[in-house]
Amino acid sequence: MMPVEPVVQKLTSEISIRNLNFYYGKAIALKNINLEIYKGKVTAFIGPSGCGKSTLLRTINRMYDLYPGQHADGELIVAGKNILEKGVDTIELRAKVGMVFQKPTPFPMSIYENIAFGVRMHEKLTRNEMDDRIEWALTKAALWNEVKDKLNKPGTGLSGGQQQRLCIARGVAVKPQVLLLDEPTSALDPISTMRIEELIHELKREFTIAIVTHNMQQAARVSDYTAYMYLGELVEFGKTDELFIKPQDKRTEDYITGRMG
Ligand SMILES: Nc1ncnc2c1ncn2[C@@H]1O[C@H](COP(=O)(O)OP(=O)(O)OP(=O)(O)O)[C@@H](O)[C@H]1O
Repeated sequence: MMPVEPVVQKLTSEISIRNLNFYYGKAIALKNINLEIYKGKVTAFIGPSGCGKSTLLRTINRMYDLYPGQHADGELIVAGKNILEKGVDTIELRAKVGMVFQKPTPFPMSIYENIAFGVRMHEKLTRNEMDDRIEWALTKAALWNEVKDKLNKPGTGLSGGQQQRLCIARGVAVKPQVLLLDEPTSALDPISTMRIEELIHELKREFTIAIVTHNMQQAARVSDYTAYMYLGELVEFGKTDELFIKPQDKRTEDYITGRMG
């Protein structure tokens, strides 16, 4: 019998973060972060409150640009370009790097329009093409069956879990490369949380995902790689199963064993 070659999976970087610092005015919130976010993988960011998880996620699609006094330096390479540089088209960047927030935030418009709105900003589709895109996005977000007969009803009339899946549908509808999820289940009940976690498993077939979570079990369940942050620093980064079973840094060990945090 021929020996079976082990399958070696080659990791490709979707985002490279190099010497990244972030400031709220004069206060430094991220200190010299260096990290690769791998294509087609789920990367979880964990750490005690205030350690900089959300700040890091908001830096990746330059969400902080909307707030005066906040700035970043270093390199954040997306598709070969340092997106921290001046002159970057942030609308185009946010189509490539979509974001879903902790609290479901549907727009005050119909379910259909919630998704069509963002697509129209980037593409000119015919009505039929748009209908197909809406169905595709809602199917990806595991919501199509529940809403297909009420696409003209307001998005705000859905349950919290459905609203969050609508926000995920809105995010995937523009076909991003990366989806940033900032504590996407912290406002949801356990069943909706489970559905979103299942969805993350499905979505990573097509998208690279970065998720901030307070819930270590969730990080362990959904992610391939985990980054542990503390006081604005990246303390440890590695494969999720290895980091949880055999953390290299005492601070990571203290956090995941509940001695800190
Ligand atoms: N708008 C802001 N202005 C000034 N400082 C801020 C602002 N937002 C966050 N910070 C500070 O930056 C640091 C990192 O905050 P960040 O929200 O990124 O942490 P986090 O790890 O996501 O916390 P949590 O788990 O509580 O959401 C904290 O010290 C916080 O107080």
